[in-house]
This record gives sequence, C-alpha cells and structure tokens, in this order.
Amino acid sequence: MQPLYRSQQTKPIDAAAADYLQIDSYQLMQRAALAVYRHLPDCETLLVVTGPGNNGGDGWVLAELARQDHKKVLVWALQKPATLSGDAAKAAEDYQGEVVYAAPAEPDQFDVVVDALFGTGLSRAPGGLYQDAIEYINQCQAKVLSVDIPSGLVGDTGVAYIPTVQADKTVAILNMMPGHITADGRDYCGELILDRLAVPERVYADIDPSAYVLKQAMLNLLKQARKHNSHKGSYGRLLVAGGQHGMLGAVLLCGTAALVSGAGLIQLITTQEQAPWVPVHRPELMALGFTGSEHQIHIPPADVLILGMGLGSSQWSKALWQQLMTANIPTVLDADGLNLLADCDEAADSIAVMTPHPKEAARLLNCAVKDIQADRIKAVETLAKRYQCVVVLKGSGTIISDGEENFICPYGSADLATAGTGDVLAGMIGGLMAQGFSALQSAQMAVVWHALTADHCALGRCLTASDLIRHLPEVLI
Ligand SMILES: NC(=O)C1=CN([C@@H]2O[C@H](COP(=O)(O)OP(=O)(O)OC[C@H]3O[C@@H](n4cnc5c(N)ncnc54)[C@H](OP(=O)(O)O)[C@@H]3O)[C@@H](O)[C@H]2O)[C@@H](O)CC1
Ligand SMILES: [K+]
Repeated sequence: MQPLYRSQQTKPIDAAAADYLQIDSYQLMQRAALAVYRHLPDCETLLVVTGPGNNGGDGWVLAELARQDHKKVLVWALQKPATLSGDAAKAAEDYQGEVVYAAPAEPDQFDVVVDALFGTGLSRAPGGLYQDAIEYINQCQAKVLSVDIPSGLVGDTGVAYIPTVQADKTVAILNMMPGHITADGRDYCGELILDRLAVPERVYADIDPSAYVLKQAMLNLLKQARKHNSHKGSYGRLLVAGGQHGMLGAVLLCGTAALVSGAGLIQLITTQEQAPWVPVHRPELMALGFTGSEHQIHIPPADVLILGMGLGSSQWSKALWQQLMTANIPTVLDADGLNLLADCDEAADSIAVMTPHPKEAARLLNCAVKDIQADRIKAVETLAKRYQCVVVLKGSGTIISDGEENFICPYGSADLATAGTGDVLAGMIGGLMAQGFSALQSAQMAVVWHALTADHCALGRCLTASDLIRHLPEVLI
C-alpha cells in the first residue's frame, strides 16, 4: 500500500532519495522541478509564483526549464532572490528570465499558473502578500498547477487555511502526505499525481509512514469463488440492532447491505411494532421485537452484532444497548450506539469496530468537531487506542486505524453525503466480519467497496443509500 508521510518525515525522505540517486540536494530540486514540468498542461505562457522556501526553489528551476523550452515565462517572486537561502537561492540565481515582485496586471494573459509558494514547510495561515497572491491565483482563468501541495493546504492534516490555492493539478514529489487525500485535500488538489523521481519505495523502508492509502486491489479477496461444499451457516450469523420507532429504515439498510455483502444469516432486532414489517420489506431478513427495559431479550447465537443505526436515546434504546453490549458478541458500533457509549463510563470490551462520523467522534473524545477535523489521523488513533478496537472515521478521505497503523481511502465523493449510507457501511463491515474476515480487513474492504460503488454509480447528488446497495455487486465483477 502507498505510504503517506508527515512533513517532519520529508527531510529524511529527501536525504534518502538524494543518497540513492547519488546526487546533491540542488540536483534533487532540479529533478523535482523537471518532474513537475513534465506534467505541465499544454501552454505557451506561464506565470510561476514563488515563495520563501524550497517549494519556491522548485518554481524557479521550473521557470528556467520552461524558458529554455521557449515558453513565455514570468516569475512573480514573493521573496526577493537576495533574501533566499540554500538551494532556493541558487535556483533563483540560475533563472535567466523575467521577474516581477508585484502582482502582474492582466492575470488572464497566462495559460498556466504554477503555484510554488509553500510546500511541506507551511507553518501558519498565509497572510499579507501571500494571502493576496493566493487570492490572485484563484481568480486567474488559467489552469493552476501546484508544486508538491496546493499552497495553504496543511500536508499533515488536510486542513485548508483560508485562502488556499485551488489547483487543477498537483504534482506531489517523492511522497504523498495525508493532507493530499483527507479532510479538505481532495477539494484543493485537483488531479493528484505522485512523481517518485524513479526512487523505489524500499529506499524509505526505515521511515515510518503516518498512514497508508487503501487500494482497490484489496477487493480481489472478495472476488474469489467460495468453497462449493459450503452453506449459509458457513458465512456467519449476524445480528443487526437499532431502529427505534420511525427508524426501521436504518436497520433495514444495514441488514440488506450485510446480506448483499455475503453474510449467511441475518436477524434484525427492532421495536415489537416494527418487527413484523421487516420481512415485508426484505424477505431474506429475520426479525425480533424488543419491547423495552422489562424485556430480557433472548439473544440468538451470533458471530457478529451491528448495533446503533437509528437506535435513538430513549429508555428503549438504552435498555437494548445495555443488554447487547454485555452479550459478549464482537460488535460493530455505529451512530446512536456510539452516542450511548459516549454517555457511559463502562468498559466496552466487545467492540470490534466503531464507525463514527466527526460529530460522533467529537462526542466520544469530548471535544468539538473542528478539533477532530483539525487532525483526523490523531483523532482516529486516539479512539482506536482508547477503545482497543478498529475505528473508521468517516468523511472526505475516510480513515481507518487499529491504533498501530492508519489507512486512508482515496475513493468516494460527496455523493455519499446522503441519509443511510453510513448504515450501509456498517452493514458491509459486519457482513464481512460474519464471513470470517478480521475486523481490520472487513473495515478496509468495506470502506473501499462502499466508496468505489459510489464512484461507479456516478449518480451525483441523486445517489441514495438503496442505490448504493443495489450497485454493490457491480464493483466485484
Ligand atoms: N529538501 C529537498 O531536498 C527537496 C525539497 N523539495 C521542495 O521543497 C519543499 C519544502 O521546502 P521547505 O522545507 O523549504 O518549505 P516551503 O514550504 O518551501 O517553505 C518554508 C518557508 O516558508 C515560510 N513560511 C511557512 N509558512 C508561511 C506563511 N504562512 N507565511 C509566510 N511564510 C511562511 C517558512 O518560514 P518559517 O515558518 O520558518 O517562518 C519557510 O521560510 C517541498 O514541498 C518541495 O516542493 C523538492 O525540491 C525536492 C527536494
Ligand atoms: K505549492
């Protein structure tokens, strides 16, 4: 899997790469700039906006390459060459073309704008001249290409400062960062290209990544034929509990998704009144009614429990939650199941996977949603360590953590921002666990499958959770 590194890991990566290529850091910068230049959209005229560090250095080198390639180039330097240091100073010195130190008039004279303001060294919100430059870039009609990362986007977290360059294309050099694909990253990078400068991944074997990118190929496991000599009992017994009055849809979506994911036997637990309606909607699902706190539920044998979708927070909800959480069944905890967990101090040993969205994560960690989004990796890791389980933090660039390693999904889109898609995901995770996949593997495969199905449907805002379930099989063909 593709590793993602934090900014503090990029210096050792650069050093290891230079060492492997047997070149110095300036030659590495030249290779980086050439790599970015190769991805430049077709153009005659370009503006290269350079900042104070080595990202700016890449820009100066790229500008010289373009000049030598007979393009009409203008560098807009936010920092005078005399104030630059190291490789960036050398790059500015080697540039033989035209330079300006203020915003060029007529921004629409350029075919392409290269954003070389900040890379991995961004340390605060861009203000003053830098803010003006980013706003200028964002107003240009030209195609915008960002060097390494859009300026203003924090590589470690994917938080986009206001303003951040809105790139059409981003060329990441040597390595990618979590911020390229989680939180705001996908909204700012445009087309994302990684250029490793022909340095193999093994060169960084000693450097611990912050996370890995999940891959479509993980789904190959689900494409394998099942043993001919098997039966429904071979694929697990699953309980799906939740759906207080008026919320039957949540457990139906979850149970149906588990069914389509291949789980053998599925029983829904909902209110006494709603239980008879379950087979009417989905004859493959069995149902059990729970009347309330005075009802000691006879819990059927189960390999996995999925708890929380539409569960609510009433006495009925709490009583069902309490009984099931102490039943010692490996549990996928979702939605209101997580909110009830946040309200209690009891140990919850049976949780195998939890699937919070940022608001649920914030309740569990007793902080604000913006604190979760400010560092999604830290949040998911903290939850995984605290509850000793696999955590799936949903949102743009869903992150999975088992407390040791983190995995980010690069697929999916805002098409999934619709009611019930979370219930579907929980059903898929539990459905895969019931078939014998580990909690981590189930979470990884379900997240990728769910996201790719949305991409495959390409229904935009018209996608519904039911569509998603219907199209799941097509991604495995
Ligand atoms: N090393 C190598 O071999 C290679 C590196 N490569 C390239 O280098 C890039 C990393 O370079 P970098 O470390 O110099 O960081 P970079 O992002 O250019 O800027 C840091 C400067 O910006 C400043 N600054 C920060 N925030 C600011 C703000 N809001 N407003 C104003 N100033 C602000 C900060 O100042 P300070 O925070 O120290 O006050 C510092 O002066 C990397 O992304 C890649 O493109 C490639 O060529 C491959 C080879
Ligand atoms: K940049």
